[in-house]
Amino acid sequence: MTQKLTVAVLGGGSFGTAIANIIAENGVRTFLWMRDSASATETQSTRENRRYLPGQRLADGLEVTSDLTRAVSDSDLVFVSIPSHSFRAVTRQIAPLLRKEAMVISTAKGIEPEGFTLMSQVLEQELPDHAIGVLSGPNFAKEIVARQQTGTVVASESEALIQQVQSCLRSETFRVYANPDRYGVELGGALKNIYAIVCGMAAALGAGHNTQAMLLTRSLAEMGRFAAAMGANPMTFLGLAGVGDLILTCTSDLSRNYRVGYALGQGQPLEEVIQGLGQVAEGVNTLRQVKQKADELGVYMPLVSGLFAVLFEGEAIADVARKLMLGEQNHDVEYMGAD
Ligand SMILES: NC(=O)C1=CN([C@@H]2O[C@H](COP(=O)(O)OP(=O)(O)OC[C@H]3O[C@@H](n4cnc5c(N)ncnc54)[C@H](OP(=O)(O)O)[C@@H]3O)[C@@H](O)[C@H]2O)C=CC1
Ligand SMILES: O=C(CO)COP(=O)(O)O
Repeated sequence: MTQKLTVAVLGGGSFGTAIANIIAENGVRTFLWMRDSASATETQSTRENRRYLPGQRLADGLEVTSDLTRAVSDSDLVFVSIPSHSFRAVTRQIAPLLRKEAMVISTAKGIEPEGFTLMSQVLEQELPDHAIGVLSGPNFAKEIVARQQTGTVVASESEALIQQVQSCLRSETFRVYANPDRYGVELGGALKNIYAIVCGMAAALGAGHNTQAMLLTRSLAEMGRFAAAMGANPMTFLGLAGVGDLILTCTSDLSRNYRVGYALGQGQPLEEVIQGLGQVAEGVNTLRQVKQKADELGVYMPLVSGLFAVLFEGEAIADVARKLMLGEQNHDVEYMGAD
């Protein structure tokens, strides 16, 4: 634990709040930035993020503010916990406010459409003089604040960043592993959201354990093939930020992406499901980006193609399920488990 650090977490949604709370509980001076001043004032005074993490008392030392300059100008580490659709805009806002030595870490699990850009690549582009990293793993915010034992991964080329992140986050209930493969760790966190939608949909349709196991394994195989085609290390996908996060989000209705899939499987239209969620489910946009990239690269991704056909081309789930079982026989060689 480090007493001297100052840390800012940007984004007062469920994950930003959970991460900021761990760091503050560790005795580190911590700011949580929310864009909305009424929410920041309410959270600061009630010590509860009523919208995103109701019922959880936040650490006394956590300062919640809507003043971005106050949050970042003294901070050694800045975690950006903003969904991918607004991640670049917030990064641009902080660029002139950061200390020269500040290190910046993304916790977002999404992909920007322009150029298939992952969030730490956005950081690289917008903050070229700063060390950057990624935090990703099987990490439901609700369980983190409930002090369930949790493992995560920090990935960066900067050893100093890895050490600082580990020292401010690690606790009896939060273990932080290091991985030098930033791209692989980040890609795994983004891709698994697609498969959480697939698995939620299958669950709504009554999938049994055999089906769930097959879907999970086929998901991992697809992720590995895509990773290899993108130049990432498929072995990273066998760790917490790959298969770990895949298992978590594909098997639990705490996952927003899984819940989106479940509601779709019950026959609700996509727009209605997204509106009703009230929080971000990155998998829907990630699906668009990955489908396009897989087509460009010629990567065989039947689950991605099938989900895309259901969500955006009006194909019936039953027809897609049939194709998934009968299609493309010459791909039915086991590769990383199955395809
Ligand atoms: N929740 C989880 O368990 C985990 C989430 N993640 C990832 O973390 C990222 C954030 O997710 P999460 O916290 O769950 O999302 P939520 O939907 O819970 O919260 C999103 C937060 O981002 C804020 N926000 C949205 N747009 C802007 C903007 N333009 N400027 C400033 N703030 C903005 C929202 O503010 P407002 O309330 O004012 O709209 C809200 O505080 C996602 O990429 C997600 O995949 C990663 C691991 C676990
Ligand atoms: O990434 C997550 C847990 O690791 C959260 O998943 P959802 O965004 O689907 O809720």
